[in-house]
Amino acid sequence: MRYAHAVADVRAAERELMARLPEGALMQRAAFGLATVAADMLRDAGSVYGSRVALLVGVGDNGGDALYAGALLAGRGVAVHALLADPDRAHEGGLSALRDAGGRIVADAAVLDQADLVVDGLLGIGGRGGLRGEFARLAEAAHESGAPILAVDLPSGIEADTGEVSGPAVRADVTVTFGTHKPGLFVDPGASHAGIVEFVDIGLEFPPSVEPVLENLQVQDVRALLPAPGRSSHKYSRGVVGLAVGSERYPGAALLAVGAALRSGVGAVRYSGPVDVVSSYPEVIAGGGKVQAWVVGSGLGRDDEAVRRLLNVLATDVPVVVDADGLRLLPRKAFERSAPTIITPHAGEAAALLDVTAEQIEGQRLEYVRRLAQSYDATVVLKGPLTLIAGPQTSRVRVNTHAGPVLATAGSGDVLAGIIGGLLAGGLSPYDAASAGAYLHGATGLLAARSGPVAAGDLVASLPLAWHNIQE
Ligand SMILES: NC(=O)C1=CN([C@@H]2O[C@H](COP(=O)(O)OP(=O)(O)OC[C@H]3O[C@@H](n4cnc5c(N)ncnc54)[C@H](OP(=O)(O)O)[C@@H]3O)[C@@H](O)[C@H]2O)[C@@H](O)CC1
Ligand SMILES: [K+]
Repeated sequence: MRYAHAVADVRAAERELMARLPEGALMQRAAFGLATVAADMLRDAGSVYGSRVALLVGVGDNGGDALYAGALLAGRGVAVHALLADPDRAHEGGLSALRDAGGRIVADAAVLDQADLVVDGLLGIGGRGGLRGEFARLAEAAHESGAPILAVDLPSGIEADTGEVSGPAVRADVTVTFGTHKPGLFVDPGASHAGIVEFVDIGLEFPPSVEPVLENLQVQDVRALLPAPGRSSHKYSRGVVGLAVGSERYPGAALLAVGAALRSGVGAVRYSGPVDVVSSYPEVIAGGGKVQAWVVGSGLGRDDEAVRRLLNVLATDVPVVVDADGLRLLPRKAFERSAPTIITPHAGEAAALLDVTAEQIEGQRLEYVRRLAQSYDATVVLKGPLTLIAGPQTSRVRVNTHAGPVLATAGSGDVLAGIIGGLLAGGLSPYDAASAGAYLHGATGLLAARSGPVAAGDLVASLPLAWHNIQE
């Protein structure tokens, strides 16, 4: 598992560690990690010795990290030039270290045009709001130079705790983050400014009483969650999932969701609805009956019949996944259910559920995924390039980073709903089913994309191998 911690908790952990170390040791660790990544980038692009690096330096310790890393690079034969956002307030120790190593402090931003790499040390966890004044001008000049940008701790101008971006911000190719991930590196739009995130361990420790803001499941976490059939398993003990999805108008949603559910580790799949799924999937049991979880909504349409099918499912006492049209029809009072509910909105559906705009959701994803979980007393899967998962009983949010743009294809959501429903029926908690489901769905997309452009049916076809790869 990877974790992201709140800035206040990072500060506390930093104080605790600093008290046990010689002065400046923590910044040296950070600068060494930063210089190592910078040197790797320079080497990949040609060579370290003889290359040119420009530092953008703010007024806090983020700029200090950049200056000390610049000194280390200068010691390896790199021509290092530092541009200071406010020369009177730049980190003094860092400035002397850079000068002593042969680096130069310059005022002319033209050095950016010759740079092989720009290091963004304008703002770190002390930043508030978008970049202002000279900070914004330096960032803009760096973007215009076209040189690759390496951000220190986080791209300057993004909110570390939320990923919100309220003004000018650096768009980095790589970000080196220290001690723990910052939530803003995992949540869009901030995350989309970070590029590839490299983690440098500087020895920060968090006591068990400190809750991370975000959890990011790794393959071993998902492996531990996926149900594995034992010797004594039979089809009912492995779980039966029911699907009330698809309609005469949208039969494809039923085929995709059922296809995915059949490959989600369950013992059996029941289908309730007007679509002939049995011709394609003879394994399916047509009609209702006892199930351990329901999926409802995908391709349901929005007519009276759709409402009836939705309410029937919500009236059951088993966990339910509500997707797509089901979300558009969702009455809030239906959430006085005795069993858990999972909802799987994209930003537009989330906006309708909360009566706000999709832009508001996209701008404050962490805030709104939590608000949805509270308002609807449900586990929420807020879909997007970085899907967020929130539960009604936990303040920790999970984020899925194991995915790619191929998932943005028609029918992809039907597949996700089928997978999550299957995992729920297999006995996972709603929070685990939603997060492992998002990972598995992402894994099918990444796998299918190896063979070229991907349709949602390819996601279904790739599920068994994606599952197998996770269990290897
Ligand atoms: N914690 C750790 O474990 C370690 C931390 N380390 C490093 O320290 C970094 C944090 O350093 P930090 O606290 O000095 O804050 P930092 O972000 O450099 O500067 C903040 C200052 O900038 C200003 N300012 C704010 N917003 C602005 C805006 N929008 N536009 C323009 N200016 C703005 C504001 O000054 P103001 O002008 O408002 O007085 C504020 O005081 C951290 O990210 C990491 O890199 C590592 O070295 C070792 C381990
Ligand atoms: K930065």
